[in-house]
Amino acid sequence: MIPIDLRSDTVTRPALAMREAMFYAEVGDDGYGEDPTVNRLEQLAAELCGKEAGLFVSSGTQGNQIAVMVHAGRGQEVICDYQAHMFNSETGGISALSGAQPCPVMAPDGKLTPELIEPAIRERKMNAPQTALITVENTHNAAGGVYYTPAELGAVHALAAEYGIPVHMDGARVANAAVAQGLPLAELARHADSMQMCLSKGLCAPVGSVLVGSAEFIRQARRYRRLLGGGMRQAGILAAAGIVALETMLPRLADDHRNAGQLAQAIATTRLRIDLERVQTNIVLFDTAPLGVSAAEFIVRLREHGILAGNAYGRNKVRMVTHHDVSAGQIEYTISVIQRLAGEAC
Ligand SMILES: Cc1ncc(COP(=O)(O)O)c(CN[C@H](C(=O)O)[C@H](C)O)c1O
Repeated sequence: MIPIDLRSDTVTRPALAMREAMFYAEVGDDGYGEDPTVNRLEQLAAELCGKEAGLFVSSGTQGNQIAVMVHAGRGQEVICDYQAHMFNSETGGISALSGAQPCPVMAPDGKLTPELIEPAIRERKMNAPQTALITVENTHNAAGGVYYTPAELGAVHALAAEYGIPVHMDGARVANAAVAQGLPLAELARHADSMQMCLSKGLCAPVGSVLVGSAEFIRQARRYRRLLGGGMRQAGILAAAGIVALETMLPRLADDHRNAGQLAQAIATTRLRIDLERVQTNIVLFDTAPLGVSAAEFIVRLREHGILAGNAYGRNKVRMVTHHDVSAGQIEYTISVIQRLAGEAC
């Protein structure tokens, strides 16, 4: 039996239309800027996000870390929230690649606000690191997929502008944030100087992200991608799937959000602990402590029933992520299993 894989939306397989587009993709040498499909993807992403230019990158991590390399360097600091993916799950890239240091800020629901950021902005003193970048994560993974509204982003961007500091958005799931709010991508991207957007998560492309920003930012980002060995050749074969993702796969994210909401509502009827207000998109986090079992134990029991879930955020926290390859019927089955396991646990 093929398991119901709720570990992450990174497991999505390319849609048939993507495979067809990949097969017929017109290609060239992207090293010379001559791959027409890569160029079209980068232009499409920039247009959708209301930015001057875009760069096709191999992953969300590569996009985020290239942005840091452009914005920040040695003796400088990158403000992020303490649960940020860029701080916790990118292999120490801020320090390792840019020589900058992260400045993690305690943000209870993962979302930074001007009140939380301003005290972390360094005074310009000879012996102090210089704040070079402020990052926001939208939606926020470890906080359970919560999104920033345009007003919340605008407040952060306005404060950053007062200090002349750029804002980078880790928009791995910005498409989810936009669809959940019924907004165009540009309405969120406008409050960031640079943004990385994953094509390979809920949007189902097999590989990659797009980094968007000013023409000058992307010119520098392209150089750092090459420095990292990220220059590609006939990458139009991969970019073709990204074009299909951007052109066709955003509206259906609402299905994932509906499935996540149904799952969360059902979990709330059990003894498992869940914060329903945080279930705003396709991520469902719940706590197994009330059952007296660890997340790891609960995940083993789920696996015995053909369901895969994730455990990356503490001893008792289970993460489930809905996506294109999990149907409503599979969600109903998952609910029945969770209710049974929660009922059985001592
Ligand atoms: C907010 C955010 N920003 C960046 C990334 C990195 O994207 P990739 O490097 O995996 O393409 C991720 C991936 N997140 C993955 C997941 O959620 O399963 C794993 C944890 O890395 C992310 O959640």
